[in-house]
Amino acid sequence: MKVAIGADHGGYNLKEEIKRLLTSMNISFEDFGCTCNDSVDYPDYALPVAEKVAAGEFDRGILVCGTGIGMSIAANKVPGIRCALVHDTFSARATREHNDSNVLALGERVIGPGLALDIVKIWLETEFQGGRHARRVEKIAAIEAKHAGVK
Ligand SMILES: O=C(CO)[C@H](O)[C@H](O)[C@H](O)COP(=O)(O)O
Repeated sequence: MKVAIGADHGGYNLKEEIKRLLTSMNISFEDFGCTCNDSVDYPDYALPVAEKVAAGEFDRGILVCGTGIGMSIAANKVPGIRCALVHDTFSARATREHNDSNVLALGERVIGPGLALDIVKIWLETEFQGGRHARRVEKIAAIEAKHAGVK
């Protein structure tokens, strides 16, 4: 599995911890920034990660900002992205099983690193269940197709 990871200044510290976790799990990743705690704009980091995942260059993406909200809103603008904002382990498992989420958003200012890393691990290790959930994910794609190019 290849993971694209990105953060703004509000998520930089947690991004660095997630990179250490991915290394310990032998999961290959590429860091799309940011590179320090200096103030930046989260859409600039959500976009490359989301585009790389949508293009199939990476299997999954992980985005961190202060709340995870801005990152998830921005990532979900990219066609093909199903970004889930998750702050509990139940949702981490459920969004993989039910939504086949391909990007995870986390808020460093919302939860501590212990829970955040548990969420990342569960999210990476849980498979999509398919079946009735596949039909629903296809309907999300149909909404996307219907509104493609609409301003
Ligand atoms: O986008 C966000 C909120 O939806 C993120 O939490 C950002 O990290 C946050 O807005 C940055 O805020 P700051 O006051 O500029 O540090």
